[in-house]
Amino acid sequence: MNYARFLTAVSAARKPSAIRMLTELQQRSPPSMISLAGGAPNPNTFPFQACSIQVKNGDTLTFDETMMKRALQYSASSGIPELLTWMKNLQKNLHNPPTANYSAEMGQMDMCVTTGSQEGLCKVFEMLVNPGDNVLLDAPTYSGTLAALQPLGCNLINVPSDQHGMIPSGLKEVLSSWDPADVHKPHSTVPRVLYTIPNGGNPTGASMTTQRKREVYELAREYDLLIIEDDPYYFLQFDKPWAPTFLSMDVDGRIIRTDSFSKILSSGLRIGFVTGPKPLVDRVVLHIQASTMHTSTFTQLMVSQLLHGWGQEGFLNHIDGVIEFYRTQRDAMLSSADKWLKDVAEWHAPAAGMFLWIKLKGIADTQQLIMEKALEKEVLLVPGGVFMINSSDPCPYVRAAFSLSTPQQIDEAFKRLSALIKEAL
Ligand SMILES: Cc1ncc(COP(=O)(O)O)c(CNc2cc3ccccc3n(O)c2=O)c1O
Repeated sequence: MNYARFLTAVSAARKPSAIRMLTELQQRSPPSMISLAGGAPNPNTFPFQACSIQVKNGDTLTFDETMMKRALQYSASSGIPELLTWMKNLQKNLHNPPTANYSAEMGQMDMCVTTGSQEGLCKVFEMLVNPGDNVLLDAPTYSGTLAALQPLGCNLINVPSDQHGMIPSGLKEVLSSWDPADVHKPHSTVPRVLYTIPNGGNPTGASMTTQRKREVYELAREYDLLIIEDDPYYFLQFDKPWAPTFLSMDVDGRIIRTDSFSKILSSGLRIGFVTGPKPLVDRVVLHIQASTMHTSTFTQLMVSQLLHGWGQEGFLNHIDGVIEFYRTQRDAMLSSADKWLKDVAEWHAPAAGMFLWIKLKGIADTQQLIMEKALEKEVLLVPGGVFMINSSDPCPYVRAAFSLSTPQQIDEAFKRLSALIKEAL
């Protein structure tokens, strides 16, 4: 793969920070090294002594004085080694990426820690997307992605999708506007980037079938596209076996995957990961060096201690408990939807994630209904327009999350929504 063709001028211009390189050199050096280099503060001046964190399974995570000093100090921009190593082993175990054994220039699988997958997405978009670029995605899509992409001045092209995700024939139709032979010509307008949420899509709850992924991947090969696989709901797939990921089929090194611990360990700790070809992950790390420097060392160490205590088996056992919680929540929402909404709305049962995408019958656009009438009735949902490429386009959908409310609250909310819709009709 020629990765240079995908980089914006800004990303291509990024150079390693000399000071950050020294910090990382120092951290790899033996204790006999005396460094007068780093402008790091002396941890003996920090007011924090130690801490211990109770884990629900009875374990305790302990930061003694030495560990606390490390936790409160600067660390490597790509992420602390022990967390990165743990995640790389998990990715290899779950996805067996063909790129795991490639050379760096061939696109060897690499990773970095980001402050939530939101930071990863934002930095990946800023690495790849120039003003005027044609970018492919299946709308409706995550509003945070639109917020990161649209200010870049790109042209978002919608690829048709349904409850089973992006439709390959729709992608082929969109791409037929260009000749694959033009892909590598200077000033080519052929899209270079395709973004999708393959499991438990936000807002639609849609999950891509394996066959569709294979067909989309083959089209990406034909037109030399990078695929951004934004997959924070991968671990919230209710049924096994979990769907093979784009990363697992990436023979070319054209997948950039963002993972998140938000839906399974904590959203407030802000831990995400970018997995992709080393030449591209390196660019994201250079951007981290110049922006946040790194994700909180304390947070990374806390999560790393938890994961090393659990091991992959313990981690996946925890995930099984999370899945059962959201399955119960989903089933409660589907039951209440059947009870209150079946005459006035339609929906598909999600196989993953935490969202139900509800089409209100006879209502062209839900914006006003939700933002005014629903608030009066004291029920809050998200009007579908916020997930569309053009948010002013009328949208008859609303997004309902089944993550936080109790089944009883969900039932009452849908009872209120039902009354609201009937009044509006
Ligand atoms: C597809 C997709 N990709 C990336 C992210 C970012 O997750 P991160 O790893 O935590 O950074 C998300 C998070 N989605 C949401 C977040 C959120 C936060 C506060 C309040 C509301 C929120 N609503 O509604 C959301 O959908 C997502 O759905």
